[in-house]
Amino acid sequence: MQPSSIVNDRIARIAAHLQPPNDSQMGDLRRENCRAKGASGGFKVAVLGAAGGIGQPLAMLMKMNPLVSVLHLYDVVNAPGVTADISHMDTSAVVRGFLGQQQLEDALTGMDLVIILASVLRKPGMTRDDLFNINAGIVKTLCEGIAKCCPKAIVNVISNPVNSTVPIAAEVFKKAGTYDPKRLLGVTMLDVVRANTFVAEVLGLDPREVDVPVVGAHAGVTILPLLSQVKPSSSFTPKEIDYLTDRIQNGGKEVVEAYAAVKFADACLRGLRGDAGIVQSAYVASEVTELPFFASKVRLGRTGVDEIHPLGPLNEYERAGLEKAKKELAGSIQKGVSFIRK
Ligand SMILES: NC(=O)c1ccc[n+]([C@@H]2O[C@H](COP(=O)([O-])OP(=O)(O)OC[C@H]3O[C@@H](n4cnc5c(N)ncnc54)[C@H](O)[C@@H]3O)[C@@H](O)[C@H]2O)c1
Ligand SMILES: O=C(O)C[C@H](O)C(=O)O
Repeated sequence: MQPSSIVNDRIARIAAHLQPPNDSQMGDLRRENCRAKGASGGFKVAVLGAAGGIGQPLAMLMKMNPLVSVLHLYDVVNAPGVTADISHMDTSAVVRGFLGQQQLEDALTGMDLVIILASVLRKPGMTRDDLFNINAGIVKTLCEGIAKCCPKAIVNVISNPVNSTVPIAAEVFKKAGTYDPKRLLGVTMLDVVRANTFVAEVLGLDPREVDVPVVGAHAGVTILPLLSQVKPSSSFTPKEIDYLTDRIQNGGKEVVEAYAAVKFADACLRGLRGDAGIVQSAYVASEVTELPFFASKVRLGRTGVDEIHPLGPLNEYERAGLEKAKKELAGSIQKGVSFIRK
């Protein structure tokens, strides 16, 4: 064999290896999935948008999570390569890749937790809302698939603008007759992670010892840190409050990261397992304000959100921030709802 044909042969074999499973292999896959679940008692997780900047590290960290027995990686590009990479990790979760919309239903069937990251990304100078026109349609299509293939799954919505994509998801599920508000969660954990880090810097503490409640939603003024409720109990100068509020609200302009998405997914899985006292912030259908969706601390359980915590006492600065947040958020929610009801 000529060296070039050896190389071509090898490439062909690698390409074949990277091919997503065909229909008969899917039968084997389902049996394999059942064995995997039975063996470890773990959960089946799908990551939609798995080849992106957040998707790849998230996929790697989910593959390392012992609560995950099956990991489905779906994207419209590069899913086979990312899947091959992740699947060589010597941890127990079975990893499968799914490429393009024709494989969406296979990616979703039987999932316990679906993480939606699929998106175009904002460029410098854009707001999260500038992504609406494209991402609204992407999230709609993915949620239609979820309603059909895994209507009982817990859904983590990360694709921006979260303030609108969660109402979009809710409307899609309502239309399909599968809506369960306990199972639909917008991921705002990154705001809490940032708040803990920045407040710890100011206080000179370890961020792991700091708890900053952040309520509202996930964009600009709708991200409302409640510095009066920081634990351990602390006081801040007006200058520190302005600095911290601004930095927490605009952290997404500095860097976008996967850690918070992983931390939140892990909390959802521990809730599904039945662990007690799993409390994290999320943007959910809520009655803590007059708006239909709002982020605050929630207790996670076997069926998703078991309890929504109230906001607690706010000082004057925070009450003013809440009014601003509600005004902007009302418009973002309506925009999402109208996109589906139009
Ligand atoms: N809620 C949060 O805290 C938070 C944090 C980080 C990122 N985000 C958001 O998450 C999203 C993903 O961020 P990223 O940095 O990974 O972006 P990215 O552009 O790097 O990746 C997005 C991925 O989605 C894929 N994609 C596009 N259309 C798709 C479709 N129809 N179906 C499946 N996949 C599709 C792309 O191919 C790409 O691989 C963005 O909307 C970002 O704003 C939110
Ligand atoms: O800000 C972004 O565009 C992504 C994400 O929502 C973030 O907060 O980092």
